[in-house]
Amino acid sequence: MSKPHKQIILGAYLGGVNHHTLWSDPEAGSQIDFASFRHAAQTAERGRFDFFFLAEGLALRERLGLIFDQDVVGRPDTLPVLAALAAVTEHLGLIGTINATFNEPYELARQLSSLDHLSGGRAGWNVVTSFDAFTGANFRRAGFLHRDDRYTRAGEFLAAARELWDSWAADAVAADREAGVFLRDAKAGEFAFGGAQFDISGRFTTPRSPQGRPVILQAGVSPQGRDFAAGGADAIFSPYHRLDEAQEFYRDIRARAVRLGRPADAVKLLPHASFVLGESEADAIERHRDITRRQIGGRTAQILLETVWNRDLSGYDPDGPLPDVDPDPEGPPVVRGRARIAEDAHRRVAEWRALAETESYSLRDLAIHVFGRTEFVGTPEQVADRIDTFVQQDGSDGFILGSHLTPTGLDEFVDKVVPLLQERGSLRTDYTGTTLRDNLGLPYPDARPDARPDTLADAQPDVQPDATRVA
Ligand SMILES: Cc1cc2nc3c(=O)[nH]c(=O)nc-3n(C[C@H](O)[C@H](O)[C@H](O)COP(=O)(O)O)c2cc1C
Repeated sequence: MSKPHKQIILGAYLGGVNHHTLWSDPEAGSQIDFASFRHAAQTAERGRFDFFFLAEGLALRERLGLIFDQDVVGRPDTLPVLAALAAVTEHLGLIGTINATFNEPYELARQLSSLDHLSGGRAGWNVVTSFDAFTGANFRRAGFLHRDDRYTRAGEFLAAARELWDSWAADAVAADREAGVFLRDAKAGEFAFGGAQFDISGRFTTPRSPQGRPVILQAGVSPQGRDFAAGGADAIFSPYHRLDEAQEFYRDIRARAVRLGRPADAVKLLPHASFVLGESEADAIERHRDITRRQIGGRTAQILLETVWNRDLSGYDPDGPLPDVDPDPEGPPVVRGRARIAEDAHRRVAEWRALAETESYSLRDLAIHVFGRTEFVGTPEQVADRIDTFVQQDGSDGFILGSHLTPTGLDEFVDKVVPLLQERGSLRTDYTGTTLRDNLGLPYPDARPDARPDTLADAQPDVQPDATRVA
C-alpha cells in the first residue's frame, strides 16, 4: 500500500531583534508595533497557514553585565498580542510560547481559555520550561527548580490546566431566556488538583471553550522533554533540520507516543525553518550569503561562541582561527539569559575545532555554521520541492517558518512558494474548518458528561433570578 500524501502544516513565526533577523535592513519595520504582527499574521492567513506562532523571552540577554545588543526588544507579552490578532484574522491558529516554570495553572489556563473563546477556537500553548536561575530572578524564583524537575512541574502544570479546562460541561451554560435560566449546572467549574507543585481547588471562571482545550505544543529535546511531548502534546517545535536527524527524531517520538499509550501519529513534528528565495539558485545562494553575514557580524560571532566557551573572546579576530584557549564551563557566566546549547562544552569545542580544520572555517564562519538558521535556499520551485520532500519523507509534518525581515519577509513565500505547494496538492487552497484543531486535523477532547442533575433550575427554582449573577 502506498503511503498517503501528507498535507504540510505551516506556522508563521515573528522573531524579534536577534541574529536571525535584520532590524537594520532598510525594509525592516518595527519589531513591536501591532502593525507588524498584523501584517505577518494576515500574510500567513492569505497563504492558508495553520497558525501564527510567538516565542517567549523572559529575560534580556546580558554579556558581562551589559545588555547584549542582539536581543533587546521585540518580545512583548505573548497573550495580548495573540488576543489582538484574533480580531484581525479569522482562521489562523494563535499559538503562544509560555513558560511552565514561573507561571501558575489557574491564571494561565484562564488566559488561554479566554483566548480560545475570543478567537472562536484558535488558541494554542507552546509549553516551555526553564532551568535558568538568571531568568528566574525576575520572578523571585531564581534557581528554585533543579533542572531535572522542570518537566515534572510542566507535567503537573498541564494536568492541572486540563482539570480546569474540563471543569465545565459543554452544555453548562443554558442562557435560556424563556425559562430565565442562565446556568444549567450549579456545580460548573468546580475543580480540585493536588500534586507536589500545585495543590489547588475552587471554581474555574470560564466556561468550556470552543476547542475544549487549547492545542498543546512543546519545545525541548531532552529525554524528559520528549516523553512530556509524546505523552501529552499535540505537536513539537523541534530544532532538527537535517533530514537524517529529523527522521530519527520523528521515529523516536512516534515510538515514545505508542509506548505511552497514544497513536504513533498523535504528535506532529514542526521544526523551525527559514528561507531565502532567488531568481536562480546562484542568485539565492548569493542573497543568502549576504543576509547571513549581515546577521552574524564579527562581534556577534564572538558573543555567540562565548555562550559555549564561557570566556571573553573579544580579543580574538573573527576572521582568524578559533580561540586557542579551552572553554571554561565552570567559570562565572559570561553570557546570561540564553539557553545553554552544550552540556559538555569541552566535547563541543573539540568537535568544532575538527570541523573548522576540515572546512577551513574562521571564528565567524563557524558561528555562522552553528548559529545561522536558513534551511531553504533556492528558487521558489526548489524551495517548494525541498519542503514537500522533507515532509513526505517523514522529516517532519511541516514547519514553523520565520524570515530575516520583519514584518514583510513572509510575503514572497506566500506569493511564490505557497501556490506551488498548493499545485502539488500538499497545502490547502482554503480553510475547511474554523478552529486550530480543524486546521491541524486534531481530535476534540471529550467534554465532561452533561451538566449534573442538581441544576439551579431544578434544585432552586426560587433563586432563578440570582443565577445570572453566577456568570
Ligand atoms: C525549537 C525550540 C524553541 C524554543 N523556544 C523557546 C522560547 O521561545 N522560550 C523559552 O523560554 N524557551 C524556549 N526553548 C527552550 C526549552 O523550553 C527548554 O528550556 C530548553 O530547550 C531545554 O529543554 P530540553 O532540556 O528538553 O531540551 C525552545 C527550545 C527549542 C528546542
